[in-house]
Amino acid sequence: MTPPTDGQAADNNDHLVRSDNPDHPANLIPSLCAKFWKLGWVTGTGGGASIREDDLVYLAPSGVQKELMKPSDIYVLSLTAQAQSLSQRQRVYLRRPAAHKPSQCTPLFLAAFTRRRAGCCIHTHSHWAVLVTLLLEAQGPGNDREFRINNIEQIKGFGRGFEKSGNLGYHDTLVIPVIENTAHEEDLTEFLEEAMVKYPDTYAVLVRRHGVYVWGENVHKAKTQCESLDYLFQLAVEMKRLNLPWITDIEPTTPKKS
Ligand SMILES: CSC[C@@H](O)[C@@H](O)C(=O)COP(=O)(O)O
Ligand SMILES: [Zn+2]
Repeated sequence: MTPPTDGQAADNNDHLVRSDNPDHPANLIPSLCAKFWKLGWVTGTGGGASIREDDLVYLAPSGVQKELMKPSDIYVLSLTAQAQSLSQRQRVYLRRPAAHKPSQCTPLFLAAFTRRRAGCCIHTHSHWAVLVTLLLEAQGPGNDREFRINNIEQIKGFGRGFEKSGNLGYHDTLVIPVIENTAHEEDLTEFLEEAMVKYPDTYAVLVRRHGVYVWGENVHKAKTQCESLDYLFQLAVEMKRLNLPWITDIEPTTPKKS
């Protein structure tokens, strides 16, 4: 075992990842990633998920088979300790597993937790997400920065936005910003944060030729929004193949009074 560094207890705070509760974040991250692997979201070590419970953030290691992770592989970070740290680039972990590095997605997950008070953030390399960014790219500069779709029932699976109650309606337009990929994952952070400022109500950001980051106020919302989005991305790819538009002009119908 590696010797403890600053902020770590001598026992590496192993109690933070030991629980019989399947909903404990240290159990949930591995079980969610095993499910996501079956959907093709986190294959070949790409993608992942992170959970925040109050001040504590639970993170996966980097470069591991995400579907085979164990609770003992999980990192734990305190947001307060991180905020108080003199160096924002250096992470202060309460627990770090031996023989691993933390996920390269860590600063992006932290952006969702600190800027949107998210409780969970999921990163997928879904083919459908990547294909949507390629279809947008093919539309040329100026038309490639947003994915927009309306008049599809599954849009109702999304919250209205940050600190807003209720979900989008059938006739609302779902807008997901697209940022360009970078050679190093951490360099995506400033572009993801920029997108959060420009689109304050978004729960997701597409990364061109890479995948998507999706968050929610809790695990349930992050997971169902990620599922709804993947459904819509797949539908959009098939619609494009059939030459069907993503945006349509359908007037809301009012039920007839008897
Ligand atoms: C297949 S490598 C993918 C990584 O570069 C990154 O994009 C990713 O999604 C996972 O990074 P990781 O550090 O393994 O959690
Ligand atoms: Zn990735």
